[in-house]
Amino acid sequence: MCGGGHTALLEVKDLKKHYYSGLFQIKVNKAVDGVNFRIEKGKTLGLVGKSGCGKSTLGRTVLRLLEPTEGSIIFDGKDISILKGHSLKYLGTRMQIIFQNPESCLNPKMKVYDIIAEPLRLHRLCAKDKELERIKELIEIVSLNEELLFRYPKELSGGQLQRVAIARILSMKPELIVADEPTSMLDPLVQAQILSLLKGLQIKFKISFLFISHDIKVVEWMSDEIAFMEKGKIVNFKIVSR
Ligand SMILES: Nc1ncnc2c1ncn2[C@@H]1O[C@H](COP(=O)(O)OP(=O)(O)OP(=O)(O)O)[C@@H](O)[C@H]1O
Repeated sequence: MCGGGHTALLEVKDLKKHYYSGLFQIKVNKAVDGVNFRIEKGKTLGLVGKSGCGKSTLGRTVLRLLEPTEGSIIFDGKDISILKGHSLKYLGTRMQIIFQNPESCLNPKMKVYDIIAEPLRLHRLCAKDKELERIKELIEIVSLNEELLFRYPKELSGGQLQRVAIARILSMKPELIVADEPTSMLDPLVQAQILSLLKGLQIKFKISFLFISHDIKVVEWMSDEIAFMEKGKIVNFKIVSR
């Protein structure tokens, strides 16, 4: 996948994200320091490396949740590293992130129904009279019972919350998902169920993944190719054979 041939959905070239701190911002932490990779449509690139090597920073910079310091991010043939304002909002539906802790992105004051409906309303993705039908479809795709729609996040288990977070982002029909340690807070059985769900969704909707984890076994199971990261750089790539 990093070699070329097919057109990539995402191509990252010499990407850098440096954090500046201290008096006059002279201290620099080169969290991402010249990274190159590509991900084809419907494929998964796994990203592994020790804590603090820059995985999350890389994932967030690719999605433009963080401002890149240098380099380009080509998504579907377009350099998105320079986009601003409205164009970024549109991009926000095509690229999504799943976090380690779903609670951090689910509003505790909202019922599950509204959590999933919010992006539909915000981006006007569904007519009002079709909303209920679409939400029921989404909750079924993530294998949750419809009765959970009228509960609050605190009434759900960790695995159920992650499924709600997944249903919420699926409402936007993403083409690329950055999954940042999406199952590392879950017990092994639930972890396996969520990973299977993600794989199934990938096949069904041809979604590409940047799958971040410190757990090489999980990454091997999920990925077509693995990138090994150390101190802000990708030091090796490995194709996963099946
Ligand atoms: N908002 C920030 N401001 C300044 N420095 C940051 C910020 N976020 C991360 N860093 C630093 O950037 C480096 C990379 O951190 P990052 O969280 O990207 O690594 P990681 O590989 O995802 O680690 P983990 O597996 O523990 O999440 C670390 O030195 C970290 O302290």
